[in-house]
Amino acid sequence: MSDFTPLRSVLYMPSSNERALEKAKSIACDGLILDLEDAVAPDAKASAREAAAAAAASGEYGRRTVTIRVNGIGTEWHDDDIVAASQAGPAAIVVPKVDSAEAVRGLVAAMEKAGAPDHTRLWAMVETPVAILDALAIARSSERLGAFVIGTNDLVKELYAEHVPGRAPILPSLHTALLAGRAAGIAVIDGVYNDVKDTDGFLAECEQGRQMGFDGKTLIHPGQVEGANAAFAPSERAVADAEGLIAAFEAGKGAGVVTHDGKMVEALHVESARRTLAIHDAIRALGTD
Ligand SMILES: CC(C)(COP(=O)(O)OP(=O)(O)OC[C@H]1O[C@@H](n2cnc3c(N)ncnc32)[C@H](O)[C@@H]1OP(=O)(O)O)[C@@H](O)C(=O)NCCC(=O)NCCSC(=O)C[C@H](O)C(=O)O
Ligand SMILES: [Mg+2]
Repeated sequence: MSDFTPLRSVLYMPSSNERALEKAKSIACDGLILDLEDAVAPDAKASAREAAAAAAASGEYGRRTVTIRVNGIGTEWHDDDIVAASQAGPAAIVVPKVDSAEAVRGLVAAMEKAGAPDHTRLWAMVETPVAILDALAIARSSERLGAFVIGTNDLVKELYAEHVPGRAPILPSLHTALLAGRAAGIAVIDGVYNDVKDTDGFLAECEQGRQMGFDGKTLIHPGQVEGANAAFAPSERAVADAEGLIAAFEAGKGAGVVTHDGKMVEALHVESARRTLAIHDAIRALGTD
């Protein structure tokens, strides 16, 4: 777990918004998605592309994982976006509406042709019914694929579903994407919460996302960062429990099973506890810039 990169809070921002790009340098999010797609109007696409590439190449975002979301495959902006983003060398290029393993391989080839450095990963947005149904093949399609990013707005739209508290209409899709991502060993980042003023609803959705197993949540407003950072970090209690559990197992001196706090502990629980501590250490190492 030593190379674990926290992705608790991944903030979208329109790359056409200079003020937001500047402000992001001091927002305590783990990651940024400099958006060229939905949040940018057609007549601002070219200037937003330049601004995103300059921001990603600037090195001014400190420890934050900086990514660029390009316009979708087949749009008039996509090819130029891929070239500019590849040359800027962000941590990842986020591609919306990726629907197949073949699409991933085509994207990776285009990134490499444009000179993307090795550290630039591809993050595939999973936000259509066909992507959910093909999630495992997509997740396993390339070594360059670093994450699934769930697009819950597009998913709800495509399913003719509704946004409701608890997200029952899209839970099967979320679980399928998580299963595929975990099977392939990539990160899986939850979708956005649209109502920036509804703190209780947002925190409930963060809690649900963490319980389901997501690495973190995509966000649309700086006011959502603190809640996501807290929700996707191991709590003090979880850290103490993990330490106690490991100590109890080690005190068992080779017994396959012991108890801690009245609960059964086996080697697999120790593995989970070690993961919790590694995440905790990685978050602590970030500092608070
Ligand atoms: C949602 C917003 C349009 C709200 O904007 P606004 O009313 O301006 O918010 P505030 O006045 O509260 O802003 C306060 C200050 O914070 C800055 N700000 C706001 N949002 C961001 C941001 N995302 N990143 C950085 N900084 C931000 C404002 O500039 C204010 O700063 P200051 O003036 O100095 O005080 C707006 O938040 C917004 O545009 N959010 C991002 C929208 C976006 O990127 N949407 C696309 C991604 S979501 C999506 O498509 C997911 C997926 O594809 C799916 O299908 O689900
Ligand atoms: Mg979308």
